[in-house]
Amino acid sequence: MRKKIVAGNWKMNVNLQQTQQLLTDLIEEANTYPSDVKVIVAPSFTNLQTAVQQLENVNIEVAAQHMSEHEKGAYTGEVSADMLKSIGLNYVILGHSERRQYFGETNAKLAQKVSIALANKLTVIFCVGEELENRKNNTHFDIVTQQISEGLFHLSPVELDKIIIAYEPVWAIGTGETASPEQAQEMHAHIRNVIADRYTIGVADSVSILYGGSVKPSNADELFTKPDVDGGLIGGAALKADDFSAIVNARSDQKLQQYVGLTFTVAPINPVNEILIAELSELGFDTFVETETGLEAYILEENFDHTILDDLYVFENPDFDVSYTVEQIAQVNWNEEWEKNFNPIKVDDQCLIRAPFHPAEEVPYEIIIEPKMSFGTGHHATTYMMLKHILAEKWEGKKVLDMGCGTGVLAILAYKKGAAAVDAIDIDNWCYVNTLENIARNQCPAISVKEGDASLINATYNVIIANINRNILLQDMPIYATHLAENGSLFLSGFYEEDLPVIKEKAASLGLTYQTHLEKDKWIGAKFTK
Ligand SMILES: O=C[C@H](O)COP(=O)(O)O
Repeated sequence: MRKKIVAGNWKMNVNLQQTQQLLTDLIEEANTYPSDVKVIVAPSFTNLQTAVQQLENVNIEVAAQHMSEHEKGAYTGEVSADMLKSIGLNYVILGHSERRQYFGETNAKLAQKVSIALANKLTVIFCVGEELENRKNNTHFDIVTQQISEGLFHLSPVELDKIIIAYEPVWAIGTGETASPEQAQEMHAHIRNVIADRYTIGVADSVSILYGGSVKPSNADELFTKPDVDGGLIGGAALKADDFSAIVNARSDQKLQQYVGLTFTVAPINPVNEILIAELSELGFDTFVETETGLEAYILEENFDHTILDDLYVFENPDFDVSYTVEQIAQVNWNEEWEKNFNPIKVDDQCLIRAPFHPAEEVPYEIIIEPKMSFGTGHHATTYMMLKHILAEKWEGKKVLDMGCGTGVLAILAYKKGAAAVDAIDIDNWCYVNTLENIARNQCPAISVKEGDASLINATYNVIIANINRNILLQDMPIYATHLAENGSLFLSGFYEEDLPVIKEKAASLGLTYQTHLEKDKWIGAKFTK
């Protein structure tokens, strides 16, 4: 998942006492760090455990500067991924140019290290970068392409999500000479294109790419405002707590997007709020906060124009009273916003959906998600009903499709209840990326995720779940019917009770038998069989 990251690589510069002092200085400043910036420091091997202990409960993570490509054995002087993990590390830097240059680390060896790191649940900061000679003879893009493809392209998209890339032009490391923001942006965009060609645009877009090479407080702002620069890997300036903290804080509020906020006053709240959320979601609004008088809804400024609201059903229905005001929103930290507004949800005392920062509870099925702006958290009636349907069914050995997967919670619950294999599809890139992240977080390796529409369906399923909306369901039900196995079940949601007859009629015309439905806040979750 793409994050803003500032990492300090202390290289072979500080002994134990200096490490402790530097950590003490950083801890003093850590409360000024923006909550949406991940901060990492990489001391030497001998000081890692001290750092882990000293930084317990501090918003700074610890990384190792390298590790062995071997699991274990007679490799005197080497340190394994398991050893790093065993002292509480979650990050390792691999492929730093100094390791490549002085210790013979090749792309092939690095590919092995990457796999072993990931197998041990270490997130990798993977360094790439060209030498001056390459830039002079214009082979810098080829060199970086080769480093990325040979070092990383054996990974699955989900595995790639655990990689942070650091672009460090060798000629800029420790030399005082920085790549210009334009040169950094150009290479970062190139790296994203290379990843998009091998995987998808969505995968490429979700990788954090850091710039390294003589970053200092005076140039960090400008470098970090470039759209494909997600932060920095800092060497020399990371050895001074003030400089490093200034670089971390240079990230603050840099790239938060400009939003327009609409405040709706509605009556009656129920069902207008639900209908409004569904209609606004289709128009591109991506964040909602329910209030006592109605709803606050947010949309990227570039997607907003007053006329998009003209045809909303909530304005046409004479039983509804809806008005709204519009305001430009100052830059907002959306991650903090959703964290404030996202509460855990429990379904039938069986399934708990919570964020990582909520306390755990003893329930048969616990799903941990970071929904950010994705639809399908369980708060909406349609997702809630689908969760209830899934809890009531037997899933052992079944092949399942979750169409319009949102955050991926339905796919994850089906998998946790014993489904043999689950495919999840969503047309929205944000949902696709968020589902990838959530399935990794919930350790559901047999779920595969694709970005696109129903035309991607090319297998036969015992169960198809589609929590979308009336029109898309009516359009795609023939495809679902074709790809549903005999005796298979189709669960549909995302439509109102008045739409149930037309959905039933369509299902009957496709040879599907209506079985039952749930109803919540005028929304329906229905089951059909073939
Ligand atoms: O790992 C960090 C880089 O090698 C950058 O080092 P530097 O900031 O001293 O140029």
